[in-house]
Amino acid sequence: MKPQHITTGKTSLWIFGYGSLVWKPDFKYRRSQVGYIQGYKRRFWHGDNFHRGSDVLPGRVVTLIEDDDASTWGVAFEVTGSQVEESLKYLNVRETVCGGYITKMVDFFPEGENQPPVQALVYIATSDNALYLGPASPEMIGIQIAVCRGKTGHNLEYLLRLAEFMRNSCPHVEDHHLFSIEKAALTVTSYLLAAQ
Ligand SMILES: N[C@@H](CCC(=O)N[C@@H](CS)C(=O)NCC(=O)O)C(=O)O
Repeated sequence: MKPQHITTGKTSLWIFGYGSLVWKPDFKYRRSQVGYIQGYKRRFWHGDNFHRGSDVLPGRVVTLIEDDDASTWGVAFEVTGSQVEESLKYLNVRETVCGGYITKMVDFFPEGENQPPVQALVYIATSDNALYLGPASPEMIGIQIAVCRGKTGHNLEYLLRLAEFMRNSCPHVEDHHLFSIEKAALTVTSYLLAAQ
């Protein structure tokens, strides 16, 4: 992927995470806030041949698919001062160069009563991306995640940590897509371990 150089010249910026960023931002930030964005659903439809997979066995990671009736919960991180350029430089490599994600500005709604939305940067992998894998059944996605690993670790860790975040921080959200894939991946993993 061609590096995407983003210079905002801003003194503060919100960055919305909905996948690995919710449990591993790995950049310095001033504060974080659980909340959601509207008009998108989170789907394990993006391939990953670097962090959680390889060219031979690409893993599956999440991206956002436009859907006017949907919302996606995650965490927004506020970066200020020098943290803005530092975080963007880091994420450009992690998300865009290694992951194929592009950036977009969206409204982020912090959880809680009457919280006004703030503009936030989000990384999205669109369907015209070379790594895009598209829809598959929870069982097929679960099998793929159960057997893939990449330079950053196992694809199963990526899935389980996201499911853990949603259970702990967004217990009111029923994410059928995420939890059905988690169930399938854990079932496959138990069979693989039993077969050893
Ligand atoms: N952009 C989403 C997804 C980010 C994501 O999962 N990106 C992958 C790149 S393919 C990543 O950073 N992986 C690091 C890891 O798996 O630990 C987010 O905001 O969390």
